Amino acid sequence: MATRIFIDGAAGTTGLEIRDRLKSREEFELIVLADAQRKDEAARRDALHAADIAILCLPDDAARDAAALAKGSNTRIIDASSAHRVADGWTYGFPELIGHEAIAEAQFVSNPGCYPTGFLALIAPLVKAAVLPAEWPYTVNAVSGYSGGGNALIDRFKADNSIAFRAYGLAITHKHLPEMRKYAGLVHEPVFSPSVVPAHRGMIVDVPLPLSAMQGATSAAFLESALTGHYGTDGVVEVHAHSAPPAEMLLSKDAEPWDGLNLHVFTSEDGAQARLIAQLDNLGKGASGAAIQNLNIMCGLSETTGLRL
Ligand SMILES: NC(=O)C1=CN([C@@H]2O[C@H](COP(=O)(O)OP(=O)(O)OC[C@H]3O[C@@H](n4cnc5c(N)ncnc54)[C@H](OP(=O)(O)O)[C@@H]3O)[C@@H](O)[C@H]2O)C=CC1
Ligand SMILES: CC(=O)N[C@@H](CCC(=O)OP(=O)(O)O)C(=O)O
Repeated sequence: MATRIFIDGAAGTTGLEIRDRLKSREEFELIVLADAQRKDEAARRDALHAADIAILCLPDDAARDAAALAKGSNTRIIDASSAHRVADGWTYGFPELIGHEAIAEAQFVSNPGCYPTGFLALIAPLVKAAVLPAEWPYTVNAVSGYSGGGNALIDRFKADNSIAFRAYGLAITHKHLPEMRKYAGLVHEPVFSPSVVPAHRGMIVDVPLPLSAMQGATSAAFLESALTGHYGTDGVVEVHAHSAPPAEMLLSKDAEPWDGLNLHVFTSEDGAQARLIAQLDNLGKGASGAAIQNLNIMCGLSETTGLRL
């Protein structure tokens, strides 16, 4: 029998991509609300209770409401929002860091944020292996395509082509900081500089490391081997070392959807400094691809079925 899936928020940026990708999967039967009902509480409650698995592609408050509406059912939930990422009772849906079994058995799975996906993939295994110190105040410089801000930011960038670069998070706060600290096992939240460029999708997350000044950091040579040792030939995450680094890394304005995650290790010749850089699709491994990977794992399917790698 097909697994019944309800995507709450199926008309949004993330929800639409997931719906399009599940439509052709015969393991799944989609419960779809008519447009007039998609914000109707009673209709959503019925759909949440009728589903085997609900995927929440909603703003945080609406995701909390959806989780409350699902109470009393056995429905398993994958939440794409940041409402439950550090909440008790929720499993952080990052299989490469948390382990596949925890997700396979979980009732409530919270998808990682797009920026934290890049940051945590780079830093969490290195801190866990004591290659990098937990006490260091890390910095994260990141750039995202405008689809990262959902329909509102897509509309804004489409309406105003004068924007060349948008720095934000200038109050030195961001909803992704708690999950970055928690799942990297850090003492301090990182200093985070997010930004947006006029590209639809794509993301670069850059973590500079002044290794020679970092008490407790081991040699630059261990960065790549520790990451490779952690991910192996994972299939989704690929580690790239560069003895001769490329001159540049580019985001394309009209990149194809992609569910992979590439990690790059760049070190200075004397080993005193390094930059760890993650490249991903904010709507792929950063959102819909991660939701589908978690859905596959929760259903006992191959985790990469239906992923665009
Ligand atoms: N875009 C991205 O790259 C990523 C997004 N996420 C997260 O995924 C979630 C969805 O984001 P995204 O798809 O970008 O956002 P969008 O704004 O594009 O979509 C959100 C959808 O939710 C609908 N909605 C809002 N309130 C309710 C409600 N009470 N009941 C039912 N539907 C509602 C909206 O409808 P309407 O427009 O009519 O209000 C809209 O269709 C967010 O929490 C976001 O943080 C996570 C990782 C990456
Ligand atoms: C460009 C942009 O605005 N990005 C969003 C993050 C998008 C996202 O990933 O939302 P989650 O928190 O659910 O992961 C932001 O910085 O708030």
